[in-house]
Amino acid sequence: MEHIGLSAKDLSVSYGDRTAVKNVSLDFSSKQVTALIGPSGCGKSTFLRSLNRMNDLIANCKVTGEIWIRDQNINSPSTDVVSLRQKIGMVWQRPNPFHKSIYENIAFGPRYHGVKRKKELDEIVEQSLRKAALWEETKDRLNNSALALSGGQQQRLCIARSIAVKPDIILMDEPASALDPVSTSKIEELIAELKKEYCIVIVTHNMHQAARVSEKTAFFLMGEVKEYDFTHNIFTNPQKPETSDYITGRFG
Ligand SMILES: Nc1ncnc2c1ncn2[C@@H]1O[C@H](COP(=O)(O)OP(=O)(O)OP(=O)(O)O)[C@@H](O)[C@H]1O
Repeated sequence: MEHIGLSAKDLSVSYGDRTAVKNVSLDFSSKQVTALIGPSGCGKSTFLRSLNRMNDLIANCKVTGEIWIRDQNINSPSTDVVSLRQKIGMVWQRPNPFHKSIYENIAFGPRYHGVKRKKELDEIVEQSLRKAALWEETKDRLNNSALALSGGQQQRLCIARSIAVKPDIILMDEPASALDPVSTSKIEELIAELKKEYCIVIVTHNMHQAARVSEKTAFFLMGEVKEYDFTHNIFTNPQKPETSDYITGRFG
């Protein structure tokens, strides 16, 4: 049975008087990958950022509607956004490791959330790097700067960093678009592993990637969800002409 990890209901987002996302309702299942696709500027990233309240940081940005994780509407003003972002991690388009060692990049979050014992931190660092398929490449240089890693390794480090605080949901905004094909395929393999444990929502411009990594796909157009279905159906039997035009490359 599908278990819903995260649910958006009538979510709308505007920047000043300009609406970027209009009344979007989507359910995201646990242990599944959902891809958000659509042409540039259709609101995918804006929607994704709303899911862990990152739009709070943007002046003039107003979010209405509900976002449910279990029995909590995270869009309510009483939500503690720090613990929310522990539960809902974010991986950005460009890897953004802290200017610290590999070890400290991973230990930072758990330490912030109260883990003090060195042994426990060591375990979290190792487990997180293992889950992000980066342990073998880094175990002998944990104290080296994270900035000395390659772009692909840095992105896996950022994924390890989000895993370290034990999230339920991982949001990814074009996580492989700045990477070469080999690093991209490592990230895709990693996503396939991570979905066994987490609910993953990924924005991608790469239709092949959406088809490869996701179970469900939502097609966004001008701030609205035009179609949401199993990825296989979206790519082989889309119900809306706009979806068909987009996936066949007629626009976007
Ligand atoms: N910080 C911001 N301030 C004002 N307007 C914004 C901001 N971020 C996005 N927008 C506007 O909101 C609309 C949706 O942008 P968004 O980045 O969410 O789309 P997108 O589908 O993710 O695009 P892309 O695929 O190019 O990344 C666009 O018109 C964009 O110009």
